[in-house]
Amino acid sequence: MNNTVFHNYHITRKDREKQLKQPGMVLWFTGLSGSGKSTIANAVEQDLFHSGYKTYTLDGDNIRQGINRGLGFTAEDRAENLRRIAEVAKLFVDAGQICIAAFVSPTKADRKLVKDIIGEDDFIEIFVDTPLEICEKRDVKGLYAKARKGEIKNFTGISAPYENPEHPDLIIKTEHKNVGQSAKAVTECIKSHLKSKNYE
Ligand SMILES: Nc1ncnc2c1ncn2[C@@H]1O[C@H](COP(=O)(O)OS(=O)(=O)O)[C@@H](OP(=O)(O)O)[C@H]1O
Ligand SMILES: Nc1ncnc2c1ncn2[C@@H]1O[C@H](COP(=O)(O)OP(=O)(O)O)[C@@H](O)[C@H]1O
Repeated sequence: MNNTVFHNYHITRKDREKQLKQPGMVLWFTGLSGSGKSTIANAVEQDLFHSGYKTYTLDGDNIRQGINRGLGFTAEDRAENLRRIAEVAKLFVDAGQICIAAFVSPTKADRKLVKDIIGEDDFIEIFVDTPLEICEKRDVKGLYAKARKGEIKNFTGISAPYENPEHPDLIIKTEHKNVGQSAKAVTECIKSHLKSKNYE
């Protein structure tokens, strides 16, 4: 018991969504480092923003230099990293925003925790399904080379697990699609979600 009381404010999520003409929701990108999460998230946000939607992107590297500075990559630290991010994303949903989140989120348990915090109705899971060999070949940040040399511990795909999502809302195979095609698949998925909520 921490002696806090939850306050209910007069302006509600529904009021904000009505004013913004959009439902709050989270687009959650999961996949290996270098799979294309940030690149696709960026392209999708540009599409949405220029179509008039109110968006905000939470990105792994940025969050880990700020609110989650001090957390590392053990299973426990990743779970705490993702728990805090999910709580932040939930605030964006309450604010009526389309929150885009791009995190490795490697295990089924991690993603279940995130989905449970945000709520199934407001959560779209996008699996950026790029094989390890391709991510390693891209090695955008040179991290795979370091992980192979043992210079980075607990590196996802090399010395820490990545469990494929079983029932994501969308799977993107980036070896068969370019960035524009990948972003278009996500935008179409969002449009059908908006339609199901009676927003067009
Ligand atoms: N050990 C290890 N494993 C995986 N990734 C590592 C690691 N160390 C540093 N990095 C860099 O941190 C980014 C992943 O952070 P996340 O917050 O998305 O990870 S997690 O969801 O908590 O697992 C990840 O960013 P992306 O490449 O954009 O995925 C890496 O750049
Ligand atoms: N279809 C695609 N979708 C996304 N990225 C792609 C695609 N094809 C090639 N790439 C390249 O793969 C790299 C992905 O890096 P990044 O987006 O930082 O991945 P992540 O955020 O998952 O670590 C970028 O250099 C990008 O240009």
